[in-house]
Amino acid sequence: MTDQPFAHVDRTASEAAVRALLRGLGQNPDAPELRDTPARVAEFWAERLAGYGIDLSAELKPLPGDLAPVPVILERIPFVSTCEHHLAPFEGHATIGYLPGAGGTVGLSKLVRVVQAYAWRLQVQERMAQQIAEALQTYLRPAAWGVQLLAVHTCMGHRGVKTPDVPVRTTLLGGPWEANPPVPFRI
Ligand SMILES: Nc1nc2c(ncn2[C@@H]2O[C@H](COP(=O)(O)OP(=O)(O)OP(=O)(O)O)[C@@H](O)[C@H]2O)c(=O)[nH]1
Ligand SMILES: [Zn+2]
Repeated sequence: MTDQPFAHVDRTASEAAVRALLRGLGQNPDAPELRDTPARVAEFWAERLAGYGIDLSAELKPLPGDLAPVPVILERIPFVSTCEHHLAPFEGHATIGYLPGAGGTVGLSKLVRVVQAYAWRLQVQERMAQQIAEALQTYLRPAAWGVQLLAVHTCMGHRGVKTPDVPVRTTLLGGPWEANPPVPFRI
């Protein structure tokens, strides 16, 4: 991660906006129980959008040594993200993997960081999957790759159609895995 993952965030402006929102909702932001809320909410959003500050080029360096090009698949990495339409959470699991190619093999934790770099932004599920797939292709230059997100969107459960717990699956595959996906990517 970069030293300053929240460098893009203006805390003062965020806190002022939360105060204004509370007022707009008929609340008194100066009431004792709400006095610290704008700062807490600003902190929450800075964490929630920390992905904009993650530099994947620094993370996705190949491991040294002579590793055989064995397929690597991480199954069901938990993630939380934020729907850009309603600022509502969507959360679920990402299964991502690759068959090492020109970019070699990276550490397992780096694949989790790829998921976090795009989950911790304002998103739609399809774009998040696409961005993870592009990062795998750019940095790993793999012989084959796969990304599958399975998530539940609170903007569908808590408002609007009020239909909770609908899993949404997004699958992107490349190289020989497109025609013949490994088991974790099969529906
Ligand atoms: N494809 C896609 N749609 C999403 C995602 N997250 C939220 N949406 C949808 O984006 C749409 C936004 O639709 P709008 O009509 O602009 O907003 P809305 O009036 O609040 O829509 P309703 O949710 O139907 O009340 C909704 O249908 C959401 O369910 C996502 O990750 N991918
Ligand atoms: Zn939404």
